[in-house]
Amino acid sequence: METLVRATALSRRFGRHQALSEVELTLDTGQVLGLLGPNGAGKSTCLRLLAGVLAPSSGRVEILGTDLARQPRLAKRRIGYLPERPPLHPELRVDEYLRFCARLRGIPRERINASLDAAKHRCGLDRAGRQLVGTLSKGYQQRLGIAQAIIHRPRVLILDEPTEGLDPYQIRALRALIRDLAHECGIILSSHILPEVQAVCDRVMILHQGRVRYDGYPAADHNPHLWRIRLGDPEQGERLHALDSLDQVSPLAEARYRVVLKDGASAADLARELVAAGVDLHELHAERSDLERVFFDLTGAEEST
Ligand SMILES: Nc1ncnc2c1ncn2[C@@H]1O[C@H](COP(=O)(O)OP(=O)(O)OP(=O)(O)O)[C@@H](O)[C@H]1O
Repeated sequence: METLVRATALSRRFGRHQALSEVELTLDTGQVLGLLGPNGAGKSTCLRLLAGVLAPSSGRVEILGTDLARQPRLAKRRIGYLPERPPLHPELRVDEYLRFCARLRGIPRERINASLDAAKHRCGLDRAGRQLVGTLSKGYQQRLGIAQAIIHRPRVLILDEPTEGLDPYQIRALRALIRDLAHECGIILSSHILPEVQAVCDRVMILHQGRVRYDGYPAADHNPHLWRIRLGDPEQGERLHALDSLDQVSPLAEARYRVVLKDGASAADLARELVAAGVDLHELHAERSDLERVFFDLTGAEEST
């Protein structure tokens, strides 16, 4: 696997405000990395540093081994960037706008038409070429923002809140596009919505107050043995200790228990045993992953248990 992006001790201050502190980050080929965090966490700042549109106060970024500060032109050729507010020109037609972007990117004149067609095709804009940018729906404007970011076929695609403001259908379409683009480039995207990054990313970093608080693989950190139970009657909690399917029982507040299944036991076995034991079961659900716990702790949305 090839390392596309490597950020080392990346920090940025604005005056006295430390927006980003000592961030370490790598992105490998085929990966979709999600930067997750509440408003003001430092996501956009981090993405701007990685895209080379903002200089770090300290630390460095390498794009396929090229130092972004020392050889910015070479490094930036490999990067496509969709900022939080895409620089679209409403008075231009889609083709005019993309042609303009292609020229800015230094694509040779004879390759511009082919680059335009390829980017439009990837983003489902084949038939939108003559439409005025200002008349596109928000979802199509976002597709156009991505089309301008991939027009020069970058190896690294950086997307700042790509699904922000879209309706659920547009979000679904954009997620499919992002997954599809991941066959060709590594992708880093930001979001402040947990299910969003869970749906589309295979690796997640949580930023909070400019620092990395979690860096992991959401699919891998879910422990299938860990379950959460809520009983109707707290007096019945003792009966849990006698169940064959359970290895450990940890009481939480308000008749809630965190339980660990024995190897080989399933949640269905546990449910059957609970019913057979005459327990008044109100809830049985998979325990949150580390990712979910860190996120809910940071955003204050975790239940009181
Ligand atoms: N150009 C700037 N000048 C001064 N402060 C800035 C500047 N850009 C960002 N900040 C501050 O740095 C911090 C991080 O901002 P950033 O935009 O990176 O957060 P974010 O996680 O992207 O938030 P959001 O989800 O709201 O976009 C915030 O406190 C913000 O006010």
